[in-house]
Amino acid sequence: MVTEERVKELLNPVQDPHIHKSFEETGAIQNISIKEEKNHVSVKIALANPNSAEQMQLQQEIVGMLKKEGAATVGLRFTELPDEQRDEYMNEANQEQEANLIGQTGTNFIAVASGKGGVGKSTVTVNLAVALARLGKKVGIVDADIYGFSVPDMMGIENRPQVRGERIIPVERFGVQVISMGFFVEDNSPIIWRGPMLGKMLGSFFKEVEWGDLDYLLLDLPPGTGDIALDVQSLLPSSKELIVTTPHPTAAFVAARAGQMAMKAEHDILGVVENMAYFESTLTGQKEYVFGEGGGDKLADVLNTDVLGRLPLQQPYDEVEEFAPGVYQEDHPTGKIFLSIANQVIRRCEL
Ligand SMILES: Nc1ncnc2c1ncn2[C@@H]1O[C@H](COP(=O)(O)OP(=O)(O)OP(=O)(O)O)[C@@H](O)[C@H]1O
Repeated sequence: MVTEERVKELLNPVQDPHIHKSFEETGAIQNISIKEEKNHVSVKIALANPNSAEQMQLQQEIVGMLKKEGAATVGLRFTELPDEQRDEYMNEANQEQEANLIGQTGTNFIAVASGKGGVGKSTVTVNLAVALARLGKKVGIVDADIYGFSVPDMMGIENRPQVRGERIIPVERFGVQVISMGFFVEDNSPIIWRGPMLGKMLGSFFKEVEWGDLDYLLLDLPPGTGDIALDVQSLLPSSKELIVTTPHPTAAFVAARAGQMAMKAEHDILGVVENMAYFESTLTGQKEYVFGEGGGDKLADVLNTDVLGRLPLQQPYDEVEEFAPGVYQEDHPTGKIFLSIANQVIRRCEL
């Protein structure tokens, strides 16, 4: 006959699957009752997330354990840990997971997202990273936009990362450490990516890349709100997000979905960047709103955040010898806008 003591002894070391703490630590076992005549054991257990696939698996494991100890039947009832306790554990677990990802704590993860492709997400990622580095921050980029790895080209990177033992050394350019999936794809050949595959690849980027100490790690996300973007977002639970849009209302509407998805993943929204906001005539200095107006403001409203910067539509950058195809020099008007965006990002991250 299994005793209450024995049930406790068996269940105390079991881990809550969402917060990686033992039942003993969380006080998960709330009630044990044993009906001797029927040899029936019932246990009430509090979990961080009781309605999950993990809970089903745990249930089977616990029933198995108790039956092995001699219980004829087992009844389990799951309930939720008190909100405060759960939030505290979840926070700790998130920080641990992220620290494990790149082997350190204190790095701000910033995902750069957009609703549609081609709105300038990679341009913003690259130039924001360079601007943060110009402001003295230690910065890395993960180019995870599997529909087109444009970061290496934009930054004028031609070499490939070195591999030292089991560690990958990122390529440094403009003071930014860069890893792109494109580095590992032959001849830019297309790959059919599926969510779990990308998640795994990204996971190994975080674990196997020698990032050193980073203040900021920027992720160029795949555009859109599909499974893949979702998978990447859930990989970095406390990542913050910057949403890029053009001023066209339709683009802003699609971008709002990306923003809302980020909010669902409980990511803080740092702000909105409106790209291709206007065209400034070099002859008259007059601004023309070629792609409409108001998309950035509308998006910021919906997401309850601010527009951190508006970038002009750029003519080919040929007044000076090309710096890198997509990186603005520090004293270029657009380079200055990126410095201002970077300053706001720093302020918002270091609040
Ligand atoms: N403000 C701008 N003025 C002119 N051209 C721009 C501007 N911003 C971006 N572009 C150009 O538009 C194209 C798409 O930009 P970018 O790759 O940054 O967008 P994206 O949103 O990352 O696209 P994708 O998701 O398809 O990778 C690039 O050729 C880029 O040089």
